[in-house]
Amino acid sequence: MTVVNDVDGAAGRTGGPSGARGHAALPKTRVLVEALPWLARFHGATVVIKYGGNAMTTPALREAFAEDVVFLRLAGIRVAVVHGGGPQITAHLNRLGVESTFTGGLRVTTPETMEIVRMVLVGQVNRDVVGLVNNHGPFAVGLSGEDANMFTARRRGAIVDGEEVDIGLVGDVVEVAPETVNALLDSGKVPVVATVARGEDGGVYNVNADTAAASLAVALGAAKLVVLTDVEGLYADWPNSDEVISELAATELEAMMPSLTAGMIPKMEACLRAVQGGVPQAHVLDGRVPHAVLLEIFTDEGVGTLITPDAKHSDDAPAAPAATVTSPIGGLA
Ligand SMILES: Nc1ncnc2c1ncn2[C@@H]1O[C@H](COP(=O)(O)OP(=O)(O)O)[C@@H](O)[C@H]1O
Ligand SMILES: CC(=O)N[C@@H](CCC(=O)OP(=O)(O)O)C(=O)O
Repeated sequence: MTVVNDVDGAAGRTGGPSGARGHAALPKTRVLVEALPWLARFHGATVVIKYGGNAMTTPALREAFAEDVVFLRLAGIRVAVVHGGGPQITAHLNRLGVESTFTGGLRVTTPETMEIVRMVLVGQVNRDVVGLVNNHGPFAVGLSGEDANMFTARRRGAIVDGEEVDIGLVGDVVEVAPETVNALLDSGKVPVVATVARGEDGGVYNVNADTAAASLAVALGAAKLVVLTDVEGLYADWPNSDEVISELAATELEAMMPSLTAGMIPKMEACLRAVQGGVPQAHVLDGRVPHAVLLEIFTDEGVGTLITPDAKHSDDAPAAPAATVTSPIGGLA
């Protein structure tokens, strides 16, 4: 026999048994009902999540991320994860006494560094993310951009003061073969991708994970690119103010690009590439907030920074929205 807890005690006795028990669960039903339009919108759609190394810091955050991924998958979303691992690579290089620097947000990659990047991203971080997701069932399959030539890279430099500077074995994605990822998605799996790529010249290249995630999102025709990082979103005047830009269109972002620094350069380049390549939304979220992905996809909360393509200037399309700035607590400034 199953006994239902009489959570409302006396209220239940005085007000009748059914009414009091139902009230206790009401807030939960509101959350579920709020998710309904979002479930309808994204069911069957492809979402690419970029999981940044800075968003993997605590076990609780990693566990919440895995729960979000599995929730999306079970809600009928085709979800592919592209992970970073910058801090993990740096920690390993430090342990080995190998110095490492960043130029324009990209790691200067010598052949020795490249070996360690490949080892950490493919052999360590990729395995960790796959394991986290698979605590919930046989969903995740780990891949590197080298597998079945998923990503083909071309050596690229970094732009410093308008000049291109050589940074070694760093690649930009020039071609994506999405068939393997698509086959996994078709069979209900969650592809988890490390961003090492084969070069056009047959070499091995270090590809920034934001760049790779955007290229994959375009090739898959994704409905959304979600980028998890270690800040609330794109700050309007970083590091002087903590005002987050809640939404901006591609051309507005293009105009901001020369003023960006550090890891935001490849991240915003990637968001731009995604929306200009046909992905309707690229969303930068705070990966330090547990369940940031669920919050963004299934609730009406506007969090982080949303990048959208420029609106078409026709009679039936609205004009491109002006950049909107929110205060850290989310109210419109
Ligand atoms: N305008 C800006 N808004 C937010 N963060 C910025 C901005 N400009 C530079 N940054 C820096 O970019 C960092 C995010 O990039 P990165 O460290 O590469 O993250 P991830 O590991 O998630 O890819 C932030 O922690 C911040 O230090
Ligand atoms: C060229 C380049 O910078 N590659 C990155 C690849 C990992 C990455 O992008 O990790 P996050 O997303 O955690 O920053 C690196 O070597 O750190």
